[in-house]
Amino acid sequence: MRGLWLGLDVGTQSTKALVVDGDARRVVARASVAYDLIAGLPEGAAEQDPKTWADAVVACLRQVSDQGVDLSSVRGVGVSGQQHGLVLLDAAGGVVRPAKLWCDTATASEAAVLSERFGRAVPTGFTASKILWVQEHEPENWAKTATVMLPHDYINFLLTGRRTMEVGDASGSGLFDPVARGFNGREVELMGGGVGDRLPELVEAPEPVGAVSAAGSSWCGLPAGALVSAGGGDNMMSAIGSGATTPGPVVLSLGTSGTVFACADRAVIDPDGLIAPFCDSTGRYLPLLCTMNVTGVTEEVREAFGMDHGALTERASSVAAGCEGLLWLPFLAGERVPDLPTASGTLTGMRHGWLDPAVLFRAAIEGTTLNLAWGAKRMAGLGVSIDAVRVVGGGSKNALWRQVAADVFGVPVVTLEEPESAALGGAIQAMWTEACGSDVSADLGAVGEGLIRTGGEVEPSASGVAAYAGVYERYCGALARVYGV
Ligand SMILES: Nc1ncnc2c1ncn2[C@@H]1O[C@H](COP(=O)(O)OP(=O)(O)O)[C@@H](O)[C@H]1O
Ligand SMILES: O=C(CO)[C@@H](O)[C@H](O)COP(=O)(O)O
Repeated sequence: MRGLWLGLDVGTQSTKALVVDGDARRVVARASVAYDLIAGLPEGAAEQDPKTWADAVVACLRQVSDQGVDLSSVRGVGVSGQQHGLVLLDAAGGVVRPAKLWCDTATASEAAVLSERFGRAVPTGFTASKILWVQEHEPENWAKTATVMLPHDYINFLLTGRRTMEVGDASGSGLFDPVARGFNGREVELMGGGVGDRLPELVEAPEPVGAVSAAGSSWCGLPAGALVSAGGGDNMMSAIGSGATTPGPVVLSLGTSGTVFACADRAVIDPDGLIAPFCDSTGRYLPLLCTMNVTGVTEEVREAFGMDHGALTERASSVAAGCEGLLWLPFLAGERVPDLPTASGTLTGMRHGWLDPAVLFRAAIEGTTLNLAWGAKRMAGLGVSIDAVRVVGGGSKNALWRQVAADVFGVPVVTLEEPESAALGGAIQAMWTEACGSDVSADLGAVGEGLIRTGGEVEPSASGVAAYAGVYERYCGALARVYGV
């Protein structure tokens, strides 16, 4: 496919950009800009100003331009974003208040109220609980709100001027019927407060959101008229960029959140709501497990001891599997799976000498991975079996973590040559959208051909699998003892 294609991924800790040359079928430039959550908020609240994301997008585009990319040659863009965040826009297109993020647990009681009202589990992270929170705590802000959006839809709005929600990301709103691929009218009505009037039009790839407007062009430097695809939540876009767009491959993402997901031909519904019944961003479905505590836990250790990943990992590699009994139940930010939104973490089995960075770093890697394995067992019970995983996200760059994952899950862990799978997914979705403009049956797999390549494979080791089988039993025991799970 001719020309340059841009993928953007607006994550929790950073925004990343990739530029793909469609003729040469390779990534020709990349950029990233890091940021934090707003500091000093009450316990459980997790917020960012959407302007932080918008500024990061502009800064990323400046970086790729400095690498020699002529932005005026970009033919299309696909945007990926952290899921569930509540972005409120007023009638003039201004942001009403900072976005409440996927990891905001200050809305746990609103989620419980909605679960009762809807007669089904509404997880704390999902957008609906944040809407109810604003209605109750900040009625003046709710009154100013004309449109409810999600993070990636907000970037699409800045690019095109259109207020939309893309189906895959909207399936994490908590107000969605995944089977019908539309908002759940009954639940929207039950929410009250005029939510239905504030939900924007749905779009579904390969339908594009539109084209970069004159205002969008002067905001970010992309050419007016460039195609803007529907985009999607970061996990949906990561599924595209890691080749999980037909049933089979399972992806493990080690980022701020930890996720395990796979493409499915039908909606997969967990009666307890622990495994999310998402739609993907290609017309299929994406059953997904999400835990809230992954690299935030390893980073806690790294920052406390002021060490870099390389040094910490080298030292942690010589600590025995299972940390000689030290177990970290890693719920520093509360947790979604298991359903413990207001929990805090627990270290058990502490001995003399173990306030050591290497032991704590390894315990953080093990605890976060064991918790993902706990959730993955539920997924298997719903029919999503795991024979191997493709690993992506920041933590996937860590060789020790990949081996621990292989041993805990007991399956091969496969890396991808391009670990920024969500940004790559954005560029591929944009190319596919363009291709579908002239041929509605254009094949997504063919569009991604040559761009999605697997790299190395880590096999589970017999000794590691045996060691972690015992550690997993202890983990489940501690979950039951400390948290009643
Ligand atoms: N080698 C490594 N070992 C462990 N963690 C790493 C390594 N490299 C990056 N990370 C962590 O990965 C995280 C970023 O992952 P990413 O998937 O980009 O997150 P998000 O999309 O949530 O912003 C950061 O916390 C970073 O410190
Ligand atoms: O809430 C979920 C999935 O349901 C998270 O996976 C968010 O989408 C945040 O992603 P990262 O910033 O960790 O990539």
